[in-house]
Amino acid sequence: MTLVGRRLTAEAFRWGRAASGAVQRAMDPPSSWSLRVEAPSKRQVSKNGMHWVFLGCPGVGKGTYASRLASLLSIPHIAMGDLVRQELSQPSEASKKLIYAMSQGKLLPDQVVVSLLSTRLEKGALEGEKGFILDGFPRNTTQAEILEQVTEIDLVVNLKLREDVVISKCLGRRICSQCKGNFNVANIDVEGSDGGPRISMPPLLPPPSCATKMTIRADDTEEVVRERLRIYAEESKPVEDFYRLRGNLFDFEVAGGIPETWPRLLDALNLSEKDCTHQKVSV
Ligand SMILES: Nc1ncnc2c1ncn2[C@@H]1O[C@H](COP(=O)(O)OP(=O)(O)O)[C@@H](O)[C@H]1O
Repeated sequence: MTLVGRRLTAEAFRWGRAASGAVQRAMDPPSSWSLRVEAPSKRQVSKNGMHWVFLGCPGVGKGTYASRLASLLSIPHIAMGDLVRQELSQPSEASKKLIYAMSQGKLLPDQVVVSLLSTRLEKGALEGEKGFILDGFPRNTTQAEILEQVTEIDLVVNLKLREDVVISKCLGRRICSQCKGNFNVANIDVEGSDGGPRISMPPLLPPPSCATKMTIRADDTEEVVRERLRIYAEESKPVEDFYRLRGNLFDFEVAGGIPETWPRLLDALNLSEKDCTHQKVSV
């Protein structure tokens, strides 16, 4: 079935219906909503597993850190961009418009992404999956309201990085057409701004077996990256406030490459690679 022709699954339909009510409730927040951001260690994890969301602009490293954390915590990493690319990998007459929108850096319609995510979650539920780390969803407040109707989000990790560095990272991104591994040829080494420390991110080069199979995403050209950043600022930034208002937004500055950032992130989340258990992570 083509994407456009796809009937919304029952779940997605329920989400969509719930969303309209959520908009109303969002205008009238309950008094228990907290404006205070608590340390992650004080949080509760629902008995159905951890439900975490990664926010951050394109190229900030959501996929890299979300997938590492997911394997550390033995929970699925669900990347909305991957679901979309997979769905659109066999172009049809009906999906042409979506492929074009994506190549221009535009967001796809909420109905489309909700349907894809819903199908993915249903499949996971049937296979006994518990919890997730979501990356690339929600990207606007309507999507955040829909997600809120489906499950409680325990923690929202908001990755931040200077825009000039983000652009260099996006332009240096390479993907192996065979193993789908992500690499980066950008060699970033810039002075810190506002007296901050220097930012160094050495390239993440592919192994020889992938080196001849490197591809560049159609939306990683400078023009499209700038458009994606503009859309992020306009549509996705408000999602930060959505979660900040609910008290579960955790800001984290990415100021270096993976070798420095990964241990800092684990430390900030009270996680340890050695003895990582669900009990230890009381987020
Ligand atoms: N939640 C979403 N809502 C609408 N469109 C989305 C969503 N997630 C992904 N997409 C589409 O897929 C594209 C690629 O997403 P992704 O791989 O997450 O890229 P990035 O975070 O680097 O911009 C987006 O530019 C957009 O067209």
